This record gives sequence, structure tokens and C-alpha cells, in this order.
Amino acid sequence: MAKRFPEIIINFKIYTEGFGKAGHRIAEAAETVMNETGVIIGIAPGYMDLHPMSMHYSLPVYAQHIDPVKPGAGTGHILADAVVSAGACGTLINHSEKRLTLADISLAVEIAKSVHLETIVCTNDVFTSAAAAAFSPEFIAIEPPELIGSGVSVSSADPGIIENSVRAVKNVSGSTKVLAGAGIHSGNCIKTAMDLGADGVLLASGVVKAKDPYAVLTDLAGGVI
Ligand SMILES: O=C[C@H](O)COP(=O)(O)O
Repeated sequence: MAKRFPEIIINFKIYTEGFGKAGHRIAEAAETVMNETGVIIGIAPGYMDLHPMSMHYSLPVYAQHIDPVKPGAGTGHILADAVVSAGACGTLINHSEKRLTLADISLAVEIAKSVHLETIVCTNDVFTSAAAAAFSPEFIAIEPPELIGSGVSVSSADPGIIENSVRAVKNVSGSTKVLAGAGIHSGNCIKTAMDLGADGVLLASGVVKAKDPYAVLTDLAGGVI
């Protein structure tokens, strides 16, 4: 059977609603919806919550970033090895709010792969998606920066960027999956993104800042089924 992968990944960012008890409320809701619907939901909490959340929940847990450095005499870096030890199965790389140079993306992907960490490289346009696909990450997450946190879905505001990124990525790396992100907030947004060729979505505010994350996640999962 083919390996299952998350169709929905929630980035908790550094929202006040995303860590400590509030973060656990979101993770609990995600786990419940995953169990009820069978849709795989990944979470990317802050570093301090990686270990507790990977211990408490059956959800795939991702780091929000790793630094392109190896263990040794360095200080204050986020090591791929350390997030693996904390229980993460993968990591975002080059998120719009934590950009890296192309050389650093390449190195971060290489280091992540060397410790069997799944890589989700975030990109801002079709050309960057094609460039990042050359590193053969497990996922590319295409997110137009101007729509991030806007509540306006990339699926409706810029469907072309999803369709063209999927084509560009698959031309370079057939096994890389494409996530669509920015403003995703409903099952309809996901369904449209998947109809355009995306394999899933990366989202944040629509769930993390929701009054009822369970209700939003139930609606989101409905778009996948
Ligand atoms: O990592 C998630 C993306 O930046 C999307 O954020 P958003 O869903 O708040 O627009």
C-alpha cells in the first residue's frame, strides 16, 4: 500500500493561540477529526511543543524551520537531528516568514534527508517552485505571500499559481507532492486546490485563530473526502 501523507498541515506559527494549552486544544481537535474522517492532519507547532505534542498525539508533527547546519560547535541553531529527537517526522523549510537563500535551502534539504526528516519547501511563485523541486523534497508548499493570513484563499484568488506550480514541480520531480497555502479556511478551498492538482494544503490562521478549531477542521476535512 502506498505511504499515506498529510492532506492538511496546520502551521501554528507563533500565534498566541498556538502554544501551551491553547496549542493542545488545536492538536486535540486535529487528532479527533483525523480519527473521525481518516484524513491525515499534520501539525507544525513551535519548537517547545514538538516533544510534548509528538508524545501525546498520533498526528504527524513537523518543525516550522531547521537551520542549514550540522551538529558541532555552534550556538542557538535549530538542528535537524534535534527536531528528530523531539519526535518530529518532518520540517518546513524556507517558509515565507523564515526565508533562506537557495544555497541554504539546498543544504537544509540535504541535511534533513540525511536524518530521514520529511521536507516541505515553501515557495512564493512558479519559478521558485520549479527551482526548489530540483532538490526533490517530499513536498513543495506554494504560498503567494500577499494572501498569507488574509482570509482570502489562494484557491479562488490565484488558481493559476496552484495549477502552474503543480505542472512545474512534477516536470522536475515527479515524486514531490504539492501543497497549496495562503488564506485556506474551508473545505471548498481544499476541494478547489485539489481539483487544480494540489495534493493537500498548508494553512495557519483559519484553524489556529478559529473560535472552534474542531468545526473548522471538520469542514476542511470534508473538502478532502
Ligand atoms: O504556513 C501557513 C501559511 O503561511 C498560510 O497561512 P494562513 O493560512 O494564515 O494564510
